[in-house]
Amino acid sequence: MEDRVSISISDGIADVRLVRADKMNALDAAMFEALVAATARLSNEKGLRVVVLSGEGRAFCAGLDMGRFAAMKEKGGNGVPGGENRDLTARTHGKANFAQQAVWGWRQLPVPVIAAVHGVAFGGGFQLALGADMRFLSPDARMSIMEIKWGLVPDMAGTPILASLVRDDILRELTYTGRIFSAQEAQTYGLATRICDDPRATAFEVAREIAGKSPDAIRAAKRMLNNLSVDPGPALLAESVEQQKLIGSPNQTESVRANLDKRAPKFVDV
Ligand SMILES: CC(C)(COP(=O)([O-])OP(=O)(O)OC[C@H]1O[C@@H](n2cnc3c(N)ncnc32)[C@H](O)[C@@H]1OP(=O)(O)O)[C@@H](O)C(=O)NCCC(=O)NCCSC(=O)C[C@@H](O)C[N+](C)(C)C
Repeated sequence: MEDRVSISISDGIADVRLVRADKMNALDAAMFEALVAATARLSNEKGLRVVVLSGEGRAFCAGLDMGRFAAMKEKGGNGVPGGENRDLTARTHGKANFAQQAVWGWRQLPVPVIAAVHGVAFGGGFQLALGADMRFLSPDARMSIMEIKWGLVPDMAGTPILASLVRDDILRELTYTGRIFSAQEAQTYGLATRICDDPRATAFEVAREIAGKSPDAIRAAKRMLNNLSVDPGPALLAESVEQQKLIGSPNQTESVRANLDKRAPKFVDV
């Protein structure tokens, strides 16, 4: 399987890059596998101090691969509507399912993670950025928790993390509308740690600063800060359960068809 994530480590700083630039780093099966494998590798990396996570090409990550939506439109993997996506959400990985682990894995790393976000961070790509400890955004970055557009809910641990970062009404507005918002808005909402012309360069500056501090104190601080949040287990389970019900349902299928056919959806009442 082609590797979708590159990792190079120097002076205790891991430079982790999504390398599917031609598809704006969209999340296909190989990308999910590579993200989970990357967190597994880094969690055991001796001497690791900080991680910088970014995307090659024009974007951080454009979310779920459109090919998966096209499969949902037809019949999906295993002959079940949306089957391949259902598998992704159903596959367990400790407390998290496999899709969640691709995000939650970064939260669980023993060292801080800085996401350097440029271009778009949409849907699963936005949730991936939420997995980081900090988000440095380029001025032209655009974000959206876009799942509703496809008749879905966020199901990659984005809900509990977003809930810990933004006001409840903002969480709800963004989740219910899937509205695309700017870096400036992200900063107002508490989602952008910084806005900088070169987020990767700034991320590495801050990474070097952190890497210069006592490594055991940094790890202790991360453990301590992670413990501030309530047990995410119930929220992660709720994401999985709700998504399982939606995938392949008539209105979800209609959302996908309408989007791909570029027309307004016609929903049935529930
Ligand atoms: C990102 C974008 C705004 C960029 O527009 P652009 O005009 O600057 O560039 P483009 O020509 O549209 O894209 C450049 C290339 O990037 C590809 N690309 C862009 N987004 C892609 C995507 N999501 N999947 C596959 N390819 C994607 C395009 O097809 C194209 O490839 P091609 O040259 O071979 O045709 C536009 O492509 C776009 O809207 N893409 C779709 C975004 C989208 O809806 N993403 C899904 C979000 S919802 C989501 O992620 C659900 C997920 O959380 C659920 N689950 C956890 C179960 C997995």
